[in-house]
Amino acid sequence: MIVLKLGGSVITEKDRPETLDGDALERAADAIAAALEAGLEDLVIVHGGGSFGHHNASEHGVSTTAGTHDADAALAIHGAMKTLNQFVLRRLLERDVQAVPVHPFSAAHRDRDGTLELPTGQVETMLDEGFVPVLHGDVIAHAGSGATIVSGDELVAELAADLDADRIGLCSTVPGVLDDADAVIDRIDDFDAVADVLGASEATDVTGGMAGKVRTLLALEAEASIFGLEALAAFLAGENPGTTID
Ligand SMILES: Nc1ncnc2c1ncn2[C@@H]1O[C@H](COP(=O)(O)OP(=O)(O)OP(=O)(O)O)[C@@H](O)[C@H]1O
Ligand SMILES: C=C(C)CCOP(=O)(O)O
Repeated sequence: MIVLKLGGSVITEKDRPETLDGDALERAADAIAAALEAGLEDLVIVHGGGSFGHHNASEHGVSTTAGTHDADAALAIHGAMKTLNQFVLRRLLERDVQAVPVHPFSAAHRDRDGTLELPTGQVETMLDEGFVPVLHGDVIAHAGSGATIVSGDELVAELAADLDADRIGLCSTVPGVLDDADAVIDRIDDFDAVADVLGASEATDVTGGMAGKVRTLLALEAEASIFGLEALAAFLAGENPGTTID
């Protein structure tokens, strides 16, 4: 089973609020449809926010730890993410990918200590029935804090652990994690060894950019790859492009 994240920075123009990168999304959908056509089974897709969600979250002062009790704020963030989710589903459905949505706001929550609780029975059943579940970063209820953001990266980690994923892929706007000379780092197995080169996102981002990604992936059992859109087809075909995190 593969858990694939389509980074918001890939499928949107991250520095222009609520602007899709239609060409990039089409290329990603082409690669996914081709891989399924070629025999790939059991694919779970998660997408990030990019210019949808992060701007709304930032405007309302909401992050993974700072919450809101204002339903209008929560719905502005959730609404933006659902709009992006509709674009992603549409592009996949147009290519006969049996994509169906899972909206974390209605499914997941955080405990008082911030731990993410995400039931996955619906995702498993969707997979068993031949669907391709498509989740997304979202706003979720958080005990004691109202509602906070859950990043696509956190959902990937939770799904991969719960569903015992064989492979994890994060398709981002960079060809991998870059070192201080902008060369792709082949393998990362220790956060401290690369902490100096790991930054936040260049655009508005409330969930931690590359540093957050690497930290989350290092905590997982399965190996994960971070790569660019040009390498998505290769990843889905079984290669390990970009940076491997284990
Ligand atoms: N060492 C690094 N190597 C590569 N990218 C880095 C590094 N440090 C910081 N970054 C930034 O991290 C960004 C990728 O993280 P970001 O969270 O924006 O990706 P994403 O998951 O594709 O998008 P989203 O969070 O919207 O879903 C890159 O675009 C770059 O600006
Ligand atoms: C900001 C929101 C709502 C989603 C964040 O998900 P990410 O882009 O995967 O970090």
